[in-house]
Amino acid sequence: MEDYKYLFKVVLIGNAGVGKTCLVRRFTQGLFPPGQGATIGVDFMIKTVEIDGEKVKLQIWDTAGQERFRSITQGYYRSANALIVVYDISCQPTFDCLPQWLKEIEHYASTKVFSYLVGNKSDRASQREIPAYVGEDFARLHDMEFIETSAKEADNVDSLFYDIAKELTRLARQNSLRSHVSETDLSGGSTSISSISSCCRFS
Ligand SMILES: Nc1nc2c(ncn2[C@@H]2O[C@H](COP(=O)(O)OP(=O)(O)OP(=O)(O)O)[C@@H](O)[C@H]2O)c(=O)[nH]1
Repeated sequence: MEDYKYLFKVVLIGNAGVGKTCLVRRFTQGLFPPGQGATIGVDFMIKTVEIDGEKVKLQIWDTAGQERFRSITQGYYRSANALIVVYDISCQPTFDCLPQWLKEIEHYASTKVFSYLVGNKSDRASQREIPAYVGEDFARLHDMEFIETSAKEADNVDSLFYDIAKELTRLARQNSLRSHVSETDLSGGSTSISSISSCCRFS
């Protein structure tokens, strides 16, 4: 059995093509995959990080952005400890859809989920359509953390996931979080996930 103190479930959502899979692959494998195809349903990867000398295991769920998979992906929100809502800073429609994603969260996720708004593809500076302050204001208005990333250039990707691991660990230590650590059977066995009892909520 792998030795770790906490296990947290992190779920990425957002429009198709914003770079969710690339963010996960960059963080877990340190690469920017060429010719990445669209995600079918959901996929997950694991990465263990160290927070203040303690091992924290992140189970990162990458959901398909395409509408036709929505009924499958919605089922994964409920047990998420953290949700990462991704848009593409060079594609206005992906930002305009954020209110719809928040409605999804309100409807399907725990009200106490820790949530992060991520403007990805920050390397595409010349094609930028959403200024950083617009993303930041939106996040503030909705009690979300905010960061801009580039999966391509590996910019802020580690910071994003480490920040989430740190915050969830902090909450767990404060006993705001009931943490049930169990071995995860990647071959399809059951997984026990921590749950947050107090944190951000959507307005
Ligand atoms: N320039 C740039 N391109 C990126 C970045 N991240 C992803 N891409 C590109 O954006 C496209 C979509 O990336 P994906 O990671 O598959 O997007 P996704 O959000 O997982 O898409 P779905 O699986 O359909 O929901 C690919 O062509 C990537 O190469 C980035 O940080 N910068």
